[in-house]
Amino acid sequence: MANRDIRIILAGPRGKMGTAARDLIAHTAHFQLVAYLDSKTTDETGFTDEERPVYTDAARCFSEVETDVFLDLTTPEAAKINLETALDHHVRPVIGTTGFTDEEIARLRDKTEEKGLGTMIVPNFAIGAVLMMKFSQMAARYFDDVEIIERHHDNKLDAPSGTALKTADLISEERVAKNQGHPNEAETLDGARGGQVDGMPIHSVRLPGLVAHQEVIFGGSGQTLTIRHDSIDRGSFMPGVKLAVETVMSVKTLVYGLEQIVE
Ligand SMILES: NC(=O)C1=CN([C@@H]2O[C@H](COP(=O)(O)OP(=O)(O)OC[C@H]3O[C@@H](n4cnc5c(N)ncnc54)[C@H](OP(=O)(O)O)[C@@H]3O)[C@@H](O)[C@H]2O)C=CC1
Ligand SMILES: O=C(O)C1=N[C@H](C(=O)O)C[C@H](O)C1
Repeated sequence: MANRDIRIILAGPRGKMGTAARDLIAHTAHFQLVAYLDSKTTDETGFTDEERPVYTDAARCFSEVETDVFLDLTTPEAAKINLETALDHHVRPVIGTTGFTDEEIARLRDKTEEKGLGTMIVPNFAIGAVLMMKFSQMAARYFDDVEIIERHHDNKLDAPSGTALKTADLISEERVAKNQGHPNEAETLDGARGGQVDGMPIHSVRLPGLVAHQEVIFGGSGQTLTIRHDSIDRGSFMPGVKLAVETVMSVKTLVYGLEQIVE
């Protein structure tokens, strides 16, 4: 396999991530883009590529085009359908799209193993974000009190971000579940204390001008520790996309998060 190109079908080619991924694939010698999956026809969007077909039907796309990997950078709703359709057609999915619940991931893990293929679901492809999550998990051994503040551009569909949920999951592996704050604390404005994962609050900020940012703030007696990551350009995600596409070729399980493979 190492001696031939990895063939890729890309979903979401007109999007912000899809545009960056097309550039990555074009500049990676052993990657070959074979087709696109889009939400609308070429007539509706004007998006064309003389060399590759654009499909709007996932099942038809996977039936007609031979491929190794399916790379999804779309919307939570679309990605869930596309991922299952890819597995049903024996194609390895790499999913950058966020918005999957723990229950969905557990079910997809079973389906991946049943099919004997690899699947990568990667809430954040940026190496800095992966390190932020790992460092946060390490800090959680020493601090029980933690809040996550994630900030994104205002076109984002899901809240909280996939990265915030993944960070909370990793922290929960180290931290005993605890309802933080004062026991008699009351919200006079719904949502003021954010959403909760195992009693740990997550706050989502959406503003134009932002790209993708997260702070994990730990508090202890007389001290706080802040671990922060900023993606200021979508180029930050592309080395991780490349790594995920390469890795999915050799795994036979569902890998949830790049921290599983970045040592
Ligand atoms: N894992 C990571 O590191 C990162 C993940 N993301 C995630 O990636 C996803 C895409 O983000 P971004 O590029 O910013 O979003 P955009 O809105 O810029 O792009 C999404 C694209 O997907 C298209 N689309 C919608 N439905 C379908 C469908 N059924 N089939 C094919 N294409 C479809 C949209 O087309 P139209 O709007 O015309 O319907 C649009 O062109 C999001 O879930 C985001 O959270 C983002 C950055 C990093
Ligand atoms: O929608 C985005 O932009 C991003 N989504 C991912 C997430 O939900 O964590 C990754 C990154 O934060 C950018």
